[in-house]
Amino acid sequence: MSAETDTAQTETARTDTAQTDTAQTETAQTLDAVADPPVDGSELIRFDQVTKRFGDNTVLDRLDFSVDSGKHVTLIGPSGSGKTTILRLLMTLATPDEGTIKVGGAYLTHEERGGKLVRAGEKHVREVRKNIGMVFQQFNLFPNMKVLRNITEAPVTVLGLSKDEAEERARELLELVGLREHVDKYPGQLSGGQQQRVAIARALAMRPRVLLLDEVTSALDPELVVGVLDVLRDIARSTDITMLCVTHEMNFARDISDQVLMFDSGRVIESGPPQKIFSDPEQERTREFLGAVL
Ligand SMILES: Nc1ncnc2c1ncn2[C@@H]1O[C@H](COP(=O)(O)OP(=O)(O)OP(=O)(O)O)[C@@H](O)[C@H]1O
Repeated sequence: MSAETDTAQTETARTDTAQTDTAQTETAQTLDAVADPPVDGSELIRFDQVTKRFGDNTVLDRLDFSVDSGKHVTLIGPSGSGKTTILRLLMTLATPDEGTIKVGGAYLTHEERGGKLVRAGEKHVREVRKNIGMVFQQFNLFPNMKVLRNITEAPVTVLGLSKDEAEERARELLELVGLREHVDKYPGQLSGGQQQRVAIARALAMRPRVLLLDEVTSALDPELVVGVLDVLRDIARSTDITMLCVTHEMNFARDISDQVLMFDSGRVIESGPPQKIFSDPEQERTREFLGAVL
């Protein structure tokens, strides 16, 4: 666990990633400029018979699910049902005990060598993971770096962008998240909501094909939640980026999701469009869960 936690912190700091009501068209343009265009409708993420255990706790149990390119998918389910674990597996902050995960058609956990599927090496993992950005509950910004550098660091060191290119992209993204005037501040000089918007910009600066959002407003004071959710709503509405989202904000989930997956006991027990899941779920377990949170 500690190894995973350590990796998590380093990776979080390195790879985190996307805004306010500055014009929507600007959002679309900026993201067109920073994200690879998705191949419409193609499968971007696939979990195939994925099992994850922590000791004798089987958190994910032969889990199958997929997410198509450009879709916004929200994971819901009781506490401990494995939602965050799924995002952590995608970030390779944890590895599955069994099963395979594919991103953009390439195995994340494995690679093919000599016609055989073997555990992926670090270089392969790094390449596949470039497709993925994640925003965490705790913003995980580098406290000793100014906002601009927080955003440019990974594009320069991981993607090999020049400092000028990275800064141009960072400024566009800061405009997108409504923080242009805070470029020279340190994270500690910003509110939690502003820090989280920097973290969103930082994730997008890596041009991910998929943005993972893990309860990104849970650590915020209530009055700061709206600004962050508005930024994300705008990104969801006006761009083609794929989103996989864990949230307790059910109205937000209803607004942005194409599909909602309900988890229980390590499996998807029900899935469908938000209108169906939130108003007329088929499973008793889903009804109970929604009854408690809505
Ligand atoms: N590194 C770890 N070591 C041991 N157990 C872990 C670890 N990470 C997660 N777990 C356990 O795995 C289970 C699933 O955790 P996870 O955080 O994925 O659930 P969740 O559905 O996201 O819950 P919540 O809604 O409360 O955030 C929990 O029982 C948790 O205690």
